[in-house]
Amino acid sequence: MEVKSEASGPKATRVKTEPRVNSENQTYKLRAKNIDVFYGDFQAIHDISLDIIDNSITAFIGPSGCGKSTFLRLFNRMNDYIDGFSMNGQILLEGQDIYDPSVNVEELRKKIGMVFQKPNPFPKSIFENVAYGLRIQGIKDKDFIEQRVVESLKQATLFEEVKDDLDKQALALSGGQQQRLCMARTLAVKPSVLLMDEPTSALDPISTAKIEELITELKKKYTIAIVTHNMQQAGRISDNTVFLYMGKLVEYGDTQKIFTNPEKDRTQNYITGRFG
Ligand SMILES: Nc1ncnc2c1ncn2[C@@H]1O[C@H](COP(=O)(O)OP(=O)(O)OP(=O)(O)O)[C@@H](O)[C@H]1O
Repeated sequence: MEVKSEASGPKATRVKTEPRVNSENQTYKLRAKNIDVFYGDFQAIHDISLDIIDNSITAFIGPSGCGKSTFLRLFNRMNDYIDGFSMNGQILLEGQDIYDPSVNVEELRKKIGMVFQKPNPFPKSIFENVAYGLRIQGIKDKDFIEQRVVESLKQATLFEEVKDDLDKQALALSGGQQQRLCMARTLAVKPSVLLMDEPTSALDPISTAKIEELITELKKKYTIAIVTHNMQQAGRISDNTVFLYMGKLVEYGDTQKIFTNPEKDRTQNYITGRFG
């Protein structure tokens, strides 16, 4: 899969591709290289480089304001909408620079889906919420849409709960169900990366457990990056953890190692709750 240029056809330019395998023979899905982010004069991210491995869950942790959401939003160019945003460095998806001028941002966002902190279904039926992304792509085939809606609801482990109510208003669902609906809506356009910005912080413990189970299951097919304030959650579901502090990368590595034997005192102090 590749990020296509906005133009298609013989004249379309292709973004240069880099090798994607590291020294441990792991394939990385995303690479961030020497990233600085600014909001106006304020520098929110300082020279961060990191790789995200295919079919893994990477958790971003750190105190409020350390830059977790800013960093996550770089991966699907959501910061582009923010006044005063600028950046240095490169973000590569499958070896291709997603900030290259030839990249079609709409196409990119089909590949890199995002789920937000607060469930944000549209004021439409359950069915239409999941079908939305397909409809805006101009897909008209009813059978195809129906099949994709059912498949996505099943993947998001919501189908059994709503299968007799697909015409019901999505806003009538519980918060936890709405969040799984938002996941189904994201999955319906077949992304390969899922970004999640505190997806369970507005949910009760039972809904949280369901979403965590779902995220762990989705890892088989997707590469997942999740921002969380919940240390236990990061420990439970992630393979790798990124610890940020004041816009800088303090430590990045295997979650078990970060949580049991981190390299840096600052990481130790944070995960044991000595500051936050
Ligand atoms: N739109 C914006 N305009 C100006 N500054 C911003 C903007 N968004 C974030 N910032 C600043 O950038 C820094 C990083 O913010 P960011 O929201 O990425 O941190 P965070 O770690 O996700 O925080 P939280 O855990 O509280 O959500 C903060 O100092 C914040 O005030």
